[in-house]
Amino acid sequence: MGLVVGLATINVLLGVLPVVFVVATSELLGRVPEAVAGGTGSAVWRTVLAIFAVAAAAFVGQQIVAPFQGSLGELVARRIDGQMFDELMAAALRSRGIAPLEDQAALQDLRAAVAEVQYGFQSPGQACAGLLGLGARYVQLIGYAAVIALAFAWWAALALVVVVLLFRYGQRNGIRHYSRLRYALDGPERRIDYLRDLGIQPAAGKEIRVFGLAGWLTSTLEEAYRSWLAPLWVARRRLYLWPFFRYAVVGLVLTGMVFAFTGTAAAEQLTLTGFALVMQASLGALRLSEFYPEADNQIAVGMTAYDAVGRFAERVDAYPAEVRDGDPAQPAAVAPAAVPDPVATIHFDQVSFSYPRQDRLVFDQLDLTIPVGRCTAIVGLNGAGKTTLVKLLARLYEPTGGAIRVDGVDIRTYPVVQWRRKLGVIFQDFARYEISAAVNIGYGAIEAADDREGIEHAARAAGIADDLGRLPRGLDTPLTKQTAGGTDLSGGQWQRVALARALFALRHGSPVVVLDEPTASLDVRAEARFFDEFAELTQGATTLLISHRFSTVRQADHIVVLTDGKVAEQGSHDELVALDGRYARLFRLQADRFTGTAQPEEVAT
Ligand SMILES: Nc1ncnc2c1ncn2[C@@H]1O[C@H](COP(=O)(O)OP(=O)(O)OP(=O)(O)O)[C@@H](O)[C@H]1O
Repeated sequence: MGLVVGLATINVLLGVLPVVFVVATSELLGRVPEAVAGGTGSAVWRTVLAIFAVAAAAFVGQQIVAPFQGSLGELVARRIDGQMFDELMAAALRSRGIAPLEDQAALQDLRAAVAEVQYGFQSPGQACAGLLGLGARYVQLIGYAAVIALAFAWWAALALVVVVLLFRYGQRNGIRHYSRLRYALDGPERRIDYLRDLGIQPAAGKEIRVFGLAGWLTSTLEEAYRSWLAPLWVARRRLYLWPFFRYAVVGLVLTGMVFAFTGTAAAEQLTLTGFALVMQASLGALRLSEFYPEADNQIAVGMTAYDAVGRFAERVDAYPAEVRDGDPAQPAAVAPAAVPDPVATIHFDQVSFSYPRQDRLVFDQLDLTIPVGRCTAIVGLNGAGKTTLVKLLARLYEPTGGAIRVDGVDIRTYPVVQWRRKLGVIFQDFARYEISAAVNIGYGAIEAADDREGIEHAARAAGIADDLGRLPRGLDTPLTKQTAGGTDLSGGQWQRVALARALFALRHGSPVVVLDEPTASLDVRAEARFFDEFAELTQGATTLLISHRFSTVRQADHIVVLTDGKVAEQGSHDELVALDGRYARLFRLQADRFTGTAQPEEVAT
C-alpha cells in the first residue's frame, strides 16, 4: 500500500511540475522587458530571478522524479504480479480433481494469463502501474486547461480538453479492441509457436531431416504467420486509421469554433505572459492526446491477462463441488485416520461416466470387481476407457452415476486426500520431475522422502539402481540436462524411476498400486522380466496393471477385458484362453507378432 501511495504521489508531482514550469517560464518571459529596463539591482530583476529559480526547480524536479516513476512502478507491478501468480496457482491447485486442467477452454485462459503474468511485459501489475501513470498525464491536462481558462477563456480550455480526450478515447479504445483481437487469435498464434518450436526440437528435428520436411515447415510457418497477421492488419487499419481521421475533423471544427467565438479581440488583449501561457499550455495539452507508452498497452493487455486469471478461477469453481473438493456434503463422515485399508474388494458398482461437457458416456453402468491383495490386469484396445477407470479410482473425476465401493463403502464418503494416500498410481503420462533421482522416487510418499534406504530399495526393486548408481552423483544426480551436472534418462529408465516411486509409496503405506501402461517404453524381454519381478515384489498388495498389450499380462491373477467401457470378459489367463473369445484371439495375435508368425488376415481383424 505504501508503494502505491508513493507511486501515486510521484505521478501527481510529474503532472504538476510541467504545469509549474509552463506558468513560471511564461511569467519570466512577460517580465523580461521590465527587468531589462530596471537593471540588475531592481526589484523586478530580483522577482525574475526568483521566478527563474522556480522554473529551474520545476525542471530539475521532473528530471529527478521521473526515474522513480519507472522503478517504483516496476516494484508495484512485481508485487501485484506475484500476488496474481499466487492466485493463479491457488486456482489451479484448488481443484482436487483434474477436470479444469484437461479442459481446453480453461487451459487457453491459463496459458494466456501465465504468459503475461510470468514474463511481466504487459501484466496486471504493469497495468496497475500504468493506471497510476495515467494520473500524471491527466493532472497535467487539468493544469493546462486551468491555465488556459484563467489566462484566456474557459470554453477554449473546454474545447481543448474535449479534443484531447477524444483522441485519447480513440487511442485506448483501439488498443483495447486490438488486445482483445490478439487474445482471440490465440489459436493461430499458438500454432506459430508450435511450428517454430518444431524447428528447434531434437525429436522433430530428426524427422524433419529424414522425411525432408524443412521446406514444408518453412512454408507452413509463413502461411501461419500470414493467417495470423492478416486480420491484425485489417483491424489496425479499422481501429487506428479511419477513426483518427474523424477525430481530426472534429478537432479542426472545434478549433475553428473557438476562433469564431473569441474573435481576434480576446487574443489582442493578451499580454506577453498570457500569450506564452496559452501557447505553451495548448501545445502541452495537445501533446497529451497521443499514445502513452508507459500506460496504454500495459493497461489494455494487462487487464486482459487479469480477466483471464479471473475466468480460469471461475471455471475451476464452476466444476461440481464434489469434483473440486471430494463431496463436501459428507466431508468428515469418516475421520482421516479411520479410512481403512481395503480388505476384500474394490467394486465399480454400476459406474457411469462422461467427461465434463461431453455427451458420450465412457462408462455406462460398468460393473467391475477388483479383488484385494491380488494382481488384476485391465486390458483393452486404445480408447477403451482404461485410464479413465484409474482417474475415477483416484477421484480425479467423480462418476456421473453409480459408485466405487471399497468393501461396500462408497469412496466418496472418505476425505479425498486420505483416500488417495491408499493409492500409488503411476499414470501413462507420469511426471518426470527435473530434480534428483532420489527425490523423484521419494515423491511416492513425500512425508517419508528422507527414507534413503527405502528409496534405494525401491530403485533396486524397479531395476534402475545400477543405472542410477553409474550417474555422476548417483541417486543425487539431477535428472535434467538444464542443471549443471545433471543428466537425462531414456524412456525406459524413466519408466523404471516412476515404478520405483510407486514401490516407495507401497512401502510407506499405500496398499493399492496402479500402473497405467507400465511397460510401454520397455523392450519385450525387459517387459516379460518386469511382470515376473513385479508380481513377486508386490505379493500381498492390491495391484492394478493397465495395458493394451494382451500378450503381457498373463501372469496377473485376474484379467479384465475392457471393450467400449464395458467388461467384455474376465478371469485368469487360462480361463480366458479356454473361453476362446476376444482375449484369446488378441492374445494370440499380439504374441504371434513378437514371434513373427501372425497371418495377414489375423492382423486385419
Ligand atoms: N480429458 C478428456 N476429455 C474428454 N474425453 C476424454 C478425455 N480423456 C479421455 N477421453 C475420451 O475417453 C475415452 C477413453 O479414454 P481413455 O484414455 O480412458 O482410454 P484408454 O483405454 O486408456 O486408451 P489408451 O490405451 O489409448 O490409453 C476415449 O474416447 C477418449 O477420447
